[in-house]
Amino acid sequence: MKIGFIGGGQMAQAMISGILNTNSEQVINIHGGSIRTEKYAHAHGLNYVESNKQVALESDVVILACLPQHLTAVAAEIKSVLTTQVIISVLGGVTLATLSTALGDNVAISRVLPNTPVNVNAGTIAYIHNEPLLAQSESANQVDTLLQQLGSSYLVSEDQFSIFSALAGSSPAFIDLFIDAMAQAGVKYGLPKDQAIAIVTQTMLGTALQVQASNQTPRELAAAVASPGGSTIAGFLAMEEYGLPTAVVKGIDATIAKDQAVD
Ligand SMILES: NC(=O)C1=CN([C@@H]2O[C@H](COP(=O)(O)OP(=O)(O)OC[C@H]3O[C@@H](n4cnc5c(N)ncnc54)[C@H](OP(=O)(O)O)[C@@H]3O)[C@@H](O)[C@H]2O)C=CC1
Ligand SMILES: O=C(O)[C@@H]1CCC=N1
Repeated sequence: MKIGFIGGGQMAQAMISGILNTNSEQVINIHGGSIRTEKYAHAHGLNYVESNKQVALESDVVILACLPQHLTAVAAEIKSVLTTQVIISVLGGVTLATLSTALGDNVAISRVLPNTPVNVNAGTIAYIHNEPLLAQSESANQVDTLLQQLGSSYLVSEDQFSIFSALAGSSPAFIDLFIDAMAQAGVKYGLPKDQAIAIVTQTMLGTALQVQASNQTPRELAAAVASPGGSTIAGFLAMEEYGLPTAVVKGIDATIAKDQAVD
């Protein structure tokens, strides 16, 4: 299967890492908006081609990884050469209906919302295929297999994409913010920053595995950490008093509102 990327930014690079981790021989065609993508392609042994149209012509699966505001221009470039190619769009907030209008009603399209951990094949990925893609079961299976290589994929109805995008697509940024804040506290009390980050990150991995393996809720697991009269409950209540849970929900509200304003 020949894979092409339109756009070579953060998400394209994360997906390309994940794809090459699985199959280092995979040929990847790519074009971008500027010299940046060309330099990235050459540095990583990708096949940089002269135009988005050329990506579409030379690929079986074309991954739209530019920004939503580039869709109209990119669609105008590639529409005339779309025949049997499958389009995977990772454009945040852009619906299948908008993609079909831009690219053609009969084009096979999968709307996908990955997150940056796809670069270590640990992504959390939403997807939904349009009718033309569902009608080609072999192509749909190829897309499913590609996504499974990149992490855990979930078939999600389009009305749930915004909440999925906030909880999985954007949340690596929020989780990084939390890791950094914890590590800053470590620095405040004398730890080197890299050591503090390593401690917090390992704890986060362990806690996530524990939540996955347990039939207790996160609240119940937290209660098990907070010994009566101990240090944890003091810190826990201070975090609640300073608004951590409310801040998180407000952050998700803002993320969803912005995503829903895209299309
Ligand atoms: N970052 C993330 O975690 C996630 C991103 N997404 C989606 O991925 C898409 C890309 O986001 P992200 O990678 O963060 O953004 P970036 O700004 O990092 O990447 C955007 C890319 O678009 C390219 N581009 C600009 N104009 C054109 C054009 N006319 N033709 C082809 N390529 C063009 C740019 O090329 P150049 O650099 O050469 O100028 C750049 O590589 C967005 O639609 C976003 O919603 C979805 C889920 C998560
Ligand atoms: O910030 C964005 O718009 C994209 C969508 C989800 C994550 N990044």
